[in-house]
Amino acid sequence: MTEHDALIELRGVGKTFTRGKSTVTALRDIDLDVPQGRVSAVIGYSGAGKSTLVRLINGLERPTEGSVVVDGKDLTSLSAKEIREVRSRIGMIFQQFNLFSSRTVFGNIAYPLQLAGWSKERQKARVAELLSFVGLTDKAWAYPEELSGGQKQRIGIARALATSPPILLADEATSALDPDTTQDVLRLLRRVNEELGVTIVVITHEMDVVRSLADHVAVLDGGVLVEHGPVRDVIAAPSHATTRRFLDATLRTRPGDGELEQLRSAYDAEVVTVTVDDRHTIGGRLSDLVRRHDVTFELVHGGYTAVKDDALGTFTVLLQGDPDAVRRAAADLRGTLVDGDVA
Ligand SMILES: Nc1ncnc2c1ncn2[C@@H]1O[C@H](COP(=O)(O)OP(=O)(O)OP(=O)(O)O)[C@@H](O)[C@H]1O
Repeated sequence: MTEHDALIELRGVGKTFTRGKSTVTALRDIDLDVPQGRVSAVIGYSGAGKSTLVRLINGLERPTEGSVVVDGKDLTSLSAKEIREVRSRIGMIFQQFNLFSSRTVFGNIAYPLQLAGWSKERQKARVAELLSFVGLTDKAWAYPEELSGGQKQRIGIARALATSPPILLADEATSALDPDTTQDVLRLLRRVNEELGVTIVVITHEMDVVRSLADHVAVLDGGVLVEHGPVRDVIAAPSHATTRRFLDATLRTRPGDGELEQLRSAYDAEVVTVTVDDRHTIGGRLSDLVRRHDVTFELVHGGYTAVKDDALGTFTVLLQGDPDAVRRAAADLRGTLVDGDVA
């Protein structure tokens, strides 16, 4: 990726909070590019530093070290007024929706337009357009308390997009929603990205959100970016224990360490986990392997997982036979299947 592709760039970013004699390092030496026009996710457990990262990106906090560049502007060198200007180019949505309870849906969505000095006529037309986009035209005169969680988040999205910001920052935007409603909101966010070309940054602790929506993912752990890359690659071959924990908690296509141990001790066999993409079928590959190396196999764990528009299969097989043949077969599996990985 060239520098011009990144709409948000973090370089060597650190953030330390000091109160009296105690200091807490919330983020350490973060390098991160958010590519324009894509969906990037930052995933981490509680305390990993996600909220701090959000506050640095939207200019509410300054980093202790490094630089945060948004839309070509280095926030660390801007005045408060200039930071407000950059912030107006970032729409925000939140876990608790943050709608004004005393305003109608129309009033909520129109609010940023009022602040920006739009005429009443233009406000009306823009709100109508946004309500149609999020599928809630009939709720214009409802108050937030009359809406479901999913409807509130749709209104939150409409309000965040009112002034057409090029960036949308979603901070745990589906964490308060049930699984079906979460999927509805994720589908809407996909349309925001694909139809409106808005660059989206999703902050989450849910791998399913990453899997359904994001193109790129960065994993934060204890304030450190421990892994990042295309979602597909990270899911196919996670390199950090924290990433594997996230994946194991949701996917179940990869045996856990305990299960692997059990398999190894129960069978006198090589245990191999491979990842295949949807253009390949595991069956054909394994039949071919068995023929070529004179080994037998047993499929003991795995399945396919949807990753945005794609699917990844992760399968664990036991290979049995002459030890040399098994070794060669295992090496072959790694060589021929996509992102093959010998467990
Ligand atoms: N203003 C602050 N003053 C002191 N410490 C802070 C401050 N803000 C965050 N921290 C500390 O920085 C670390 C990261 O916190 P942060 O809120 O960014 O994590 P998080 O990943 O968003 O967690 P959660 O998912 O629970 O909100 C924590 O140890 C937290 O206590």
